Amino acid sequence: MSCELSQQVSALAPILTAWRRDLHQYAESGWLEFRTASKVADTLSQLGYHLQLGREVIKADARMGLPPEAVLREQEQRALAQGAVARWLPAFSGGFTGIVATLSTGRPGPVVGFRVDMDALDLNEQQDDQHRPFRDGFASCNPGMMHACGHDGHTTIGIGLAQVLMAMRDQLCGTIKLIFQPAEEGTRGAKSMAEAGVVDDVDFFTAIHIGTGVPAGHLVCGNDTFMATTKFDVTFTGVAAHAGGKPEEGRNALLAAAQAALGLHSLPRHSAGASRINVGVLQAGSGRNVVPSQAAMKVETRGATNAVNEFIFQQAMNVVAGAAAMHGVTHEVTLMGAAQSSKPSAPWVRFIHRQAEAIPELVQVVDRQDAAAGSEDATYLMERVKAHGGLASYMVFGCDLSAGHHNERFDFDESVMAVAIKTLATLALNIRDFPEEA
Ligand SMILES: O=C(O)C[C@H](NC(=O)Cc1c[nH]c2ccccc12)C(=O)O
Repeated sequence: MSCELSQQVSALAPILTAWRRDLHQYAESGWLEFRTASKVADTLSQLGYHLQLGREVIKADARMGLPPEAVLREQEQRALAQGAVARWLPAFSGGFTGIVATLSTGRPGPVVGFRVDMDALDLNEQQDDQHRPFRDGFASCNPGMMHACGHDGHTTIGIGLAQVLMAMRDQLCGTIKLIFQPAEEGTRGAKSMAEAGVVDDVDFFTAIHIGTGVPAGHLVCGNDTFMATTKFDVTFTGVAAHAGGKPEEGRNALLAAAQAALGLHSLPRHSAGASRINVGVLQAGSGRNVVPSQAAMKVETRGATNAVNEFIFQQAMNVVAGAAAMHGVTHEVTLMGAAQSSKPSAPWVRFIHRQAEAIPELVQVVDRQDAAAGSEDATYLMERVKAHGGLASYMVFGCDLSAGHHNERFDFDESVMAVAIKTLATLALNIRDFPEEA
């Protein structure tokens, strides 16, 4: 690894921490990353990147799980009050919080694309002195929104990478595309960016994640265990009635939802691979002595392959319809998110592996790991890149965590950000060496 790169990244370290903590403190959930995106755009524009924003990089009707209009408006106002850079907000208004920053070197060479995500989780952050972000004053100030999956780190890595690559642009060839994606949680955002065509010209693509149980100093070059997933909301609508006087006139939506929840969790599995189902939210009823006429559930299915997930999802639809029929209520299903399974491209994984071995902080580099994974909508971008003849991967940078992902005590060792920037910058700087001699 070049001495210059090492110096560039070392000089950045304190700035990375400050960036990450600022993003952590003002955590914003999917499609509401107004402050975050405005700050990213402002910084990358000042660095000299060509920016494509909002509707240019997000296909409106391919967005999934968009919050209601009123929430979008209110959260944009809150972002402004919390220091969003006003001049960039119009591009993001209405839930178009995506950015593609391009650096064209003017020299021939491939297009290399890196994707980071920017959204927080729907979770309240732990408020006690055992939790570093609280102790050090950078815990989320936004109720119900917390960076508990490290996307504040991912966004910071994207900004740091942008700085380093711009500083070393004389040594690059081809084109660099930095993709800042909204709404990864709930797998809602990537499809809209894929369908807007943002990776259609990308020859080499990788998305990244930190943590996920991978030990500090370890790198997984081609994570291949992502489960296909479908996220959906169900509403049941019955008839309210006097629970004592005329219960027979009621149609009980609460019982339909409860029946459905139990039925969903007892679905048969599939011999072709792992599957999952989770009813994460169930809300029903309005009062003690009223037959409940309304119920709502938030559900997800997952499968090791697209086919397994599709099987579980179809079974789930039967269960929901059956439960509604049992109680004489109507039901409605709304798709809220989806992701595919996707396999990384072997030659690109090999190249990443070889390049990563030159990074001194990486003590162990592996192509893949056998671990129960979650899901990732970066798989839409990976599949789109591959469909256009490019190569795609998904890298995981191990690091120490204070608690598991999606936990209210989640925090990570910030030194992983510099390691990730060095590794990704090395890929961009050395891409002219692809493919290597064996
Ligand atoms: O389905 C979602 O909402 C996305 C969310 N995604 C993640 O948490 C990312 C993730 C989970 N496990 C791994 C393992 C490696 C990389 C990334 C991940 C999940 O699985 O709940």
